[in-house]
Amino acid sequence: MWPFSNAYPEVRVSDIQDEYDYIIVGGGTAGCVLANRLSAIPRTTVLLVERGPLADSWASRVPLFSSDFASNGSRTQLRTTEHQPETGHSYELLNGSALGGSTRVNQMIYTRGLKAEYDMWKASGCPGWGWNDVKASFLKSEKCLDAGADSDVHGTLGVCFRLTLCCFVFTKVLVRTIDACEDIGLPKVDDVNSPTHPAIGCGLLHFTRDQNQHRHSTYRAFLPKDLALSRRQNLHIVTNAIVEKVQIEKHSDKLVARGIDLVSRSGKEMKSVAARKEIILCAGPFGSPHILMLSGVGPADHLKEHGIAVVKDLPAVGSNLEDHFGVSIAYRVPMAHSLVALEKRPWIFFIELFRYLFYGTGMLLAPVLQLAIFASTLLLDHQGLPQKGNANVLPDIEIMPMAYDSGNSTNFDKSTGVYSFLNVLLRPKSKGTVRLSSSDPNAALRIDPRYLSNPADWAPLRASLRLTLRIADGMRKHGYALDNMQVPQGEDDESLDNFIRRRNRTAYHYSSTCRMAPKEDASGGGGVVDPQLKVFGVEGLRVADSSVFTWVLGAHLQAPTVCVAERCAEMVVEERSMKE
Ligand SMILES: Cc1cc2nc3c(=O)[nH]c(=O)nc-3n(C[C@H](O)[C@H](O)[C@H](O)COP(=O)(O)OP(=O)(O)OC[C@H]3O[C@@H](n4cnc5c(N)ncnc54)[C@H](O)[C@@H]3O)c2cc1C
Repeated sequence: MWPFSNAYPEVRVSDIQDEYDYIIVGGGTAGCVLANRLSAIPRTTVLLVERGPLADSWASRVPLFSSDFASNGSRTQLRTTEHQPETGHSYELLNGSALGGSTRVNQMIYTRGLKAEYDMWKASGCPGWGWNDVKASFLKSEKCLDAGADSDVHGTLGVCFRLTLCCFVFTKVLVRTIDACEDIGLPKVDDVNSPTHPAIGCGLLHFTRDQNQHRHSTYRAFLPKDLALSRRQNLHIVTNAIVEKVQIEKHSDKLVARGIDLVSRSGKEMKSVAARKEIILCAGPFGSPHILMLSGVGPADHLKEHGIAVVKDLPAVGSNLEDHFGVSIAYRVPMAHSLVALEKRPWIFFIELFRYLFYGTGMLLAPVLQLAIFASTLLLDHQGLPQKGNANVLPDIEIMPMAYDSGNSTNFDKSTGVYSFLNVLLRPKSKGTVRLSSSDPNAALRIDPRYLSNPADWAPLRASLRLTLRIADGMRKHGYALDNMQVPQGEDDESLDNFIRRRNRTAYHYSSTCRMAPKEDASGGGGVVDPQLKVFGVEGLRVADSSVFTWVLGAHLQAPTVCVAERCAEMVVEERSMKE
């Protein structure tokens, strides 16, 4: 007990050893999982390097305080893209920069994606990534806290990721939303994570919160203090240190990743560290391609433009950036039905603080999004109403009803409560790029998502907006008063397109910048990693994070990212046992 308890065992740059078996770059969502799994291998040393701090305060565990829009920015990094031609403005792309990465600031929603989506990855040339291959990896890391959870669907014994179904906050408006969905043929689904659930419908979401209703980031789940202390001899965790490049050596006709160069965030300490076995990049969808390019692995012309010696020409590094793009329709609702109340009525904040502290309920659980509506726009008529059709068709939109304005600004009129529907494109055809602006590792990246650049992305968004308007009609029919706040002027294509250009944002689901695909895959200029997550042409180097998704899944990405890390750990262990 304080003051006698041990602090979290962080290692300073000056104390890093010269050599480890495995070096994990980026202690984010995936990095924490891998550090846990690899350091469990007997007689194995692991170095985990994270750019951000530990930052483990009480507030960082309270779901609402730590969520993106309420965080003070110390744990998140803002990145502004170039102006997007289709919308005329730039975007702030947030991500977490602390041990646990984006799971320290995200909305904690846990969705795995559909069985069919993994089977499609596999069919595209990625053996080992079909649903039957990945299912066990999902279950392994889950400990579902819900009473009576189906153990065939959810892991209930896993020691790591705590999972719980949301408990309703703002009940009235959510129940009316579900009623309206059911009326028009979007059934309520009991568990959107069950592989047998209908792909189309609406359902409550699971969240990664622990039994104390604290945010359960991958840092808390996979590298809690007790575990980090018990493995301090063989697992060295370094925070506030930036990996600048991977040293890759040429041996006759082979390229081999030998080690990394890192520098402390203060810039005062530098270190080169060697890897006896492997280096695994887990620096996320921006960090991993950044490090590869600085190391001479990437599109040759682009590297030469910045004076970087080309070690391996891999055009797909930093290409194929995909993201879930969203358009928000907003309504005015009573103040008590919205999170706006916390900002405008200070006494409500204190009541909610009390509820959270003593009962573990209420608005501090961050009930921004509790319900998801999945639909296929192929099955919507011209008014946006669902029609009966092929039951196997996959949803291409997710409508996210939120107790806040999900538009592109926090600076909206807060004189009443706000309830909005973020219409998110789950299978975007537009692809962007992550490129260097300079060979200086500290220089900002040029991130260009090219939102809506593919004309095929407009029709599903228009259909989704029409569906949202029908859901709102239905809620009114059920007696729930929704006053228009930000709605399209009309339902013709032109009015909807104007609205799409004006009220849009990212859903923060960036992926595929180091995609796993066959090397010569025609679409997207080939892959960066093979199905074993190994970088093509460079031995001893893997990437395991959300950047390797073959394409962005129609899901929230933290659970699939944890699954990628679990699979990577399994592959490393398996390969090692074959060699020994
Ligand atoms: C605001 C927000 C809300 C979200 N909400 C949800 C949600 O509710 N549910 C959901 O499923 N998904 C959500 N997501 C998406 C999801 O959290 C991410 O897709 C996922 O966590 C990404 O994991 P990752 O391991 O790829 O990257 P990250 O978790 O971002 O980890 C990358 C880590 O690498 C570190 N790093 C980068 N470069 C370097 C370097 N050079 N040297 C050392 N370290 C480095 C970073 O600091 C970071 O900690 C959200 C994302 C955001 C940003």
